[in-house]
Parts: sequence; structure tokens; C-alpha cells
Amino acid sequence: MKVAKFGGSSVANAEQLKKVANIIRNDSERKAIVVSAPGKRFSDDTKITDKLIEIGEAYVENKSYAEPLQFVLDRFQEIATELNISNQIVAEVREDIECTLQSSDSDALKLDAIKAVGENSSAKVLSAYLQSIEVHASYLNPKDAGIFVSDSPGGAQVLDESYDHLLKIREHKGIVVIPGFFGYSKDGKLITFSRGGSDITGSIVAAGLQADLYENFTDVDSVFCVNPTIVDQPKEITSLTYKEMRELSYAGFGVFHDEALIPAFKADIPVCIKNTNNPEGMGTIIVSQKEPQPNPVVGIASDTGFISIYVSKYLMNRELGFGRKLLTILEDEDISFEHTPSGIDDLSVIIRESRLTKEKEERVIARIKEELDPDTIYVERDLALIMVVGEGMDSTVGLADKATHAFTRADVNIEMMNQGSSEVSMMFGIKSDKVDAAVRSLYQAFFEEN
Ligand SMILES: Nc1ncnc2c1ncn2[C@@H]1O[C@H](COP(=O)(O)OP(=O)(O)O)[C@@H](O)[C@H]1O
Ligand SMILES: N[C@@H](CC(=O)OP(=O)(O)O)C(=O)O
Repeated sequence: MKVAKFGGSSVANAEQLKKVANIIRNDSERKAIVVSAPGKRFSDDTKITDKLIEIGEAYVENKSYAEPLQFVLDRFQEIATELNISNQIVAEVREDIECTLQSSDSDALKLDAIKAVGENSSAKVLSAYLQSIEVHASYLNPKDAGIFVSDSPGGAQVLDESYDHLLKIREHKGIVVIPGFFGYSKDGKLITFSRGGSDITGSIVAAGLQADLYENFTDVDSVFCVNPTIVDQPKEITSLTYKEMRELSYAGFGVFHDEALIPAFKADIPVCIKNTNNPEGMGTIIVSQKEPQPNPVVGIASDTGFISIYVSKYLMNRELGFGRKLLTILEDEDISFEHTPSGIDDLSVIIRESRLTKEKEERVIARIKEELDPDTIYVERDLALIMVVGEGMDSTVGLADKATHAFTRADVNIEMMNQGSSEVSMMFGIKSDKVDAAVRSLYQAFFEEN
């Protein structure tokens, strides 16, 4: 039994949805289908989810949301017409949106419910289309599927009891089509996962059904060893371990949500990334263990938008509790951190810029000054992190040397370096404007000069 998730690019229009239906029809093992909201049809198109967010935000700010609403309705109308299914769906989308906006829920809950309209409608469209071509399929709402999550809008975490509920889907007749990206809190409120979260739903459903395989269909033939928008036609990765993929997706491989690996990993279900436009291709398989590879490095991921809070104080190493106190100040402000490279008398905390508002930054800096009395404190902006990842790295000599040569060749200054304790990764912090040049040079060093 397989669970297949189709991302936004796979359900972006009628043509793509027909490919999806063919894939479903071609393998009777595909029991549960998870779908995203219609995504981009071309590079500067807009995702339905982004338009839904515009609607929600305009409503909250008392502005007109007529334009984004019309955009969403037109997209579903076009899809319904081209698939030759009832355009009842368009009326339902409008009603879903209007009912949500008029509800007495908080703005955060309203925004989550609006965001979810894309996935919900997409699942209804696909199941109606499958039925129209005589495939035995039905739409299943996450509440009826039993996907229960924490009460944290925009950042849901699945509750363990969901897995027992989901197991019952095995007894459903025919194929079930479940919208991705959201679940329900115990008091019945719709809560979404973080952006890109349909991958998470797919993994949860696969774990719940105790599937043999979780297939994640997207618009590329495989996971590449670097982001294909930075390096043209990079090498494909045929197999990866969960650990490697988690590090790579966390560090910027947008092809698969980093939180989506955990449910599949815990249930030991292999994950296969495949292309809706080329379903016969091998794709990339993610498993718990793989054969040792000649190249110890499997991929290089990068992401921008980080800042570093640098703190130094003479004899910091002797001051018991310095690090704890610093991190407590961040915790009090509800700021999570990514890394903490340290020296004898200094410590940096790397944070995603999006987590630190101007007001929070001022409070944090003032408290560090007052409570920790540092010699120096400053905030460095526009940082990018690059992660070089591979299970074989712990037993290979000279990798850091190779990496630093690559940075030198690209004329990129390394602001910080950190070898993950697991030795599955090496992290480098550099200025954001140099990130593409650095990644290209690292790609050359690790994948072209071997
Ligand atoms: N290392 C990588 N390998 C493959 N694709 C990547 C990688 N890094 C970033 N991507 C991007 O991820 C995209 C697919 O993810 P996404 O847009 O979320 O797809 P979907 O619409 O199927 O959810 C690809 O089109 C590609 O540009
Ligand atoms: N539609 C949601 C969830 C999702 O997973 O989308 P996609 O499969 O297009 O990444 C988003 O845009 O965040």
C-alpha cells in the first residue's frame, strides 16, 4: 500500500491534474492521495495559498479583498471547466471563504482556515475528476480522517492519537483523497502546518496507514545535490538517508519540508521523491541506511536571511551559566536559534531574521548588556548559511580543507564555521550576496573534481 502526495506544481491546472489521475490509475497500490493547493503554472505565477493569505490579511486590515478572491475563483473555475466537472466547486470556494471571514474566531484561526481553502478545494476537485473517469475515489476531510494537531496556528504539530485514527483508512473502499497542509485541534479548530506543510500531511498519512512507501510527487526528476536554481543541471541523488535529507531540507532544499521526514522515519517508511511530469523516472529514495558511497558528500544546501548576535567577554569560559543565561533571554522572547558557534571568550547565536522583530531585538540587546555585562556585543545581518552534508563525512580526512579552498577560489570570506556534532554536516556562515558563488565553487570541488 502506498501514499502519494502531489505538490502545488502537480495540481496547478487541469493538464497537471490529468497527469496526476493517470499516475493514480497506473498503480492500484496507491490508496491514499494527499494534495496541495494549486501552485505556480509558470515561474512568475502566484500560488493559490499566497492569494488566500492576501484575502485573509486584507480582511483583517479592513481592506478590499475583491481582487485576490476573484483570482482564486477564476483559477478553480478554469480547472473545473477544463476537467469537465461540475462548477459547484467555485460556489463552495466562495462560501468557504465568506463563512470563515464572518466567523467569530480569532484572526489567527481565520487566517489558517482561509489558507486551507486551497488544499481543501483541490482535494474535492481531484476526487470529482477521478470519479468522472470511473476511478473509485472519495474526498476525505482531515477531521474525518482523524488528523489531530496542536493548537498552534501556522505551526501545527501532529498529536500521536492521529496515527490510530488514520489506520482505519485501510478499510475504506477505493482511493481516498485528503487535503494536505492542515488538521484539527481537539476543540475542532482548523490549524495549518507551516508553509509547505502538505509534505507533512503526506508523511503523517503514510505513517498512520503503515504504508510500504510514501511517494512525494513534484516538478523535478529527483533531489539534486545542490539547488537547481543555483547550479544548472546538477547531479541527481539516487538515495539519501533520513538524516541527510533532514539536514539538507532544514538548510534550504525546498523540495521537501524538513519536518515531513519525522513521521515516515519513525515508522521506517521509505520516501520517494518523483516527478509528476516523468513518473517513470527513478526519483530519489530516502531510507534509514544506504550502501557506503564513493563520495562522502551527498549534497550542499544554502539559505539566506540569518543574523548573528555576537557577544564577547574576557574570561567567559570561567563564568558559569553565561550561555544558559543568554539563551534564556532568547527563550523569554520566544526566539528559537539555529547555531551557537563559540570561542574561549566569545559566543555567537545565529537566528533567522524573520524571528527577530525590531522591538524584540532592542529588548534582547538591552537585557544581554544589563544582565551579562559583555565587553562587546553586536548584531551582524545579511548572513547566509551553507551546509555540506554526507553520512560518510565523519571518516574522511581533508573535507574542511577542500571546502575552505573552494571558498578561497570564489573569493568568499568565511564568517563562521561549525562542524555538526553528528559529523554528518559542516556549516559555513558567509555574507548573503556571495552565497551563489560559494555554492557553485563548493559544487565544483565536491562533485566535479572527484
Ligand atoms: N536540491 C534540490 N533538488 C531538487 N529541487 C530543489 C532543490 N532545492 C530546491 N529545489 C526546488 O524545489 C522545487 C520543488 O519544490 P516545491 O516547489 O515545493 O514543489 P511542489 O509544488 O511539488 O510542492 C523544485 O522545482 C526546485 O526548484
Ligand atoms: N499550499 C501550501 C502547502 C504546500 O505544501 O504547498 P506546496 O506543495 O505547493 O509546497 C503552501 O503553499 O505553503
